Amino acid sequence: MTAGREAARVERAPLEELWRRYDRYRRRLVLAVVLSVVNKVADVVPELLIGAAVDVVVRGEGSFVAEVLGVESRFAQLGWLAAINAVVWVIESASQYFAAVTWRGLAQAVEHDLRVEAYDHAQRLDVHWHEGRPQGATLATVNDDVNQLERFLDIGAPALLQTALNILLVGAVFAVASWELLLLAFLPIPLIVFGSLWFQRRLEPLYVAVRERVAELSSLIGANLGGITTIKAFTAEDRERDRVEAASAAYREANVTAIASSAAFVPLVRMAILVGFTCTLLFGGWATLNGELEVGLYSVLVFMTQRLLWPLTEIAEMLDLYQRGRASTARILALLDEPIDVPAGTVALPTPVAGRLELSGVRAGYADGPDVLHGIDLVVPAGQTHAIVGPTGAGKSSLLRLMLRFDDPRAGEVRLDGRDLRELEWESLRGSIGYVSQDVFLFAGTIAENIAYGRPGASADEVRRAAQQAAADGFIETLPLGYDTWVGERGVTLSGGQRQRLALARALLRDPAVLILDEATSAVDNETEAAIQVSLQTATRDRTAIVVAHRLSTVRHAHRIWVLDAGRIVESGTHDELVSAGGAYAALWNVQTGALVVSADRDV
Ligand SMILES: Nc1ncnc2c1ncn2[C@@H]1O[C@H](COP(=O)(O)OP(=O)(O)OP(=O)(O)O)[C@@H](O)[C@H]1O
Repeated sequence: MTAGREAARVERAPLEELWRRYDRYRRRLVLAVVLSVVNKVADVVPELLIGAAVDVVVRGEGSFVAEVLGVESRFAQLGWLAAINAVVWVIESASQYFAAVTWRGLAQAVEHDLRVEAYDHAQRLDVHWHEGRPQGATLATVNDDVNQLERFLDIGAPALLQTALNILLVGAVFAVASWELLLLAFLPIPLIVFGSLWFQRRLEPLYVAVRERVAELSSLIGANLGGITTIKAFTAEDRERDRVEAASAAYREANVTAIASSAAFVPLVRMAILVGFTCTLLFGGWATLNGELEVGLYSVLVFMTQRLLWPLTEIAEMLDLYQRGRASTARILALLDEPIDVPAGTVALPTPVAGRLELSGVRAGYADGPDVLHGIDLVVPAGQTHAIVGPTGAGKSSLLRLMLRFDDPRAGEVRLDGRDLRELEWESLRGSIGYVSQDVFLFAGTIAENIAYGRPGASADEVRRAAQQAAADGFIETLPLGYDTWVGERGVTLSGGQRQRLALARALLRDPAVLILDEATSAVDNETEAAIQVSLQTATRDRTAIVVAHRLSTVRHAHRIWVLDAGRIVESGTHDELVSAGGAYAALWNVQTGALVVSADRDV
């Protein structure tokens, strides 16, 4: 089946698709349905028994119970009814318990499995997929949509099933009693169901508006809290308060409009119920007075009309849950169906990986945009340290992304130890690389845990040694809890330079064949940088290192420096060669060492 047809099917019938894909849930679902059926049948029986009891009192020896059980005494008949009632009651209670546990268990299991599956798929999707979609949207699918489906399975599905069973069982009782009454009592049902559907369609856009307003409000508050320092620095608190107030008022208005309409629903349904109830009461009563209907049956029917119609007041809510569950399932399945454009290869590199990197004829760009790298040829022999320098926007980070295979090139090849990266397993490729990105991310946890992230299970000594190599040991020791200091979700308690050093320690602890550093020391002071340089010289002695840096003093000892400008390599060589060549690099060097007055429009 083509991807397009598959997507259309998911869109059309998402719950069926869920049923088709996740057969591991099927047995539990069938069990839950069976338990609900048993429960509903047991639930209806006591009312039939009341009718039978009335029949016993009115007709005595000629009663239905006397006929079936062959017991003459009214007292004994009532005793039998009481005993049957007790047994049914126990069955009803037990089946209710097991049905609830089974439905909830099923809902929880589906929720858990789908959440983990959706998260796992999302994290395996390509970097550019994540970049092209708001993070909030993925979060909403993995979190809210999965919860929504759980709510439908937990509440909506059993309620819909019970209502349907109710109609069937009560219908059967009415059908036995009188066809005329069946028609009269059921008269409001189509009215209520179609009325609910109409109502729901009317409410849908109002609820959409509510959801939009609440999304706007929470994203505004989220963004503001994230940018709290900017708000304070620009004394924009009052302005932001007004913006939040306006967004909150819009949410309130949307809610008020939706509530005004939705609150009218139940009273309207009550009126429809009144019609059915009055018909049974009146026509059933007349038929009984005329001797056409037994008194016992009449009392059963009056009870039954109530039982039949009242649950229908909730039908709009159930349909709403159903529709939300369907829509959420469609979104979850669509996420699970998102194709991975940069799939793992199958080849494992022979170990130890030497670390020779080679780019030939590489062209690359983002999405539908123009090329940002135009035919790059570059070789980094194993064990050497090479630098990539150039003005901002030249394509340095884009080049590193290709080496990590966050993206594939549009043309040409990137090779590690002679193998095209597209052929390699992730473990062979990314497992051989230690990467420090421009934007350091620290996980909520201790410093030791953050350093050990790349090699869980590393010993405390190994963590400390990596920290020493990254010149991080000194500042860590000054913290009150040392390596056990908790760093916030985004490492907020640490300075930029401290975070960079932790990220460097994390990369070094992996002991990778290739070390890729993207502006890894841009946020540290000169003294710390000198300390890191000394450690790095030892740390990179036996491995390949690729260093991107604006500060040229960082890279002057590299075996080779590649100068990139506007997506092209314009020159390469050692620091001394490039300085004496007097080209672009020499110009940058002169600016940075103060040998030349900086030109304002040349950002280095
Ligand atoms: N994720 C992305 N999506 C789309 N375009 C991108 C993306 N990342 C970079 N670009 C574009 O690619 C070009 C090269 O950017 P890149 O980040 O590789 O430059 P750089 O040399 O690393 O710059 P800097 O020194 O400022 O980090 C720029 O024009 C940039 O706008």
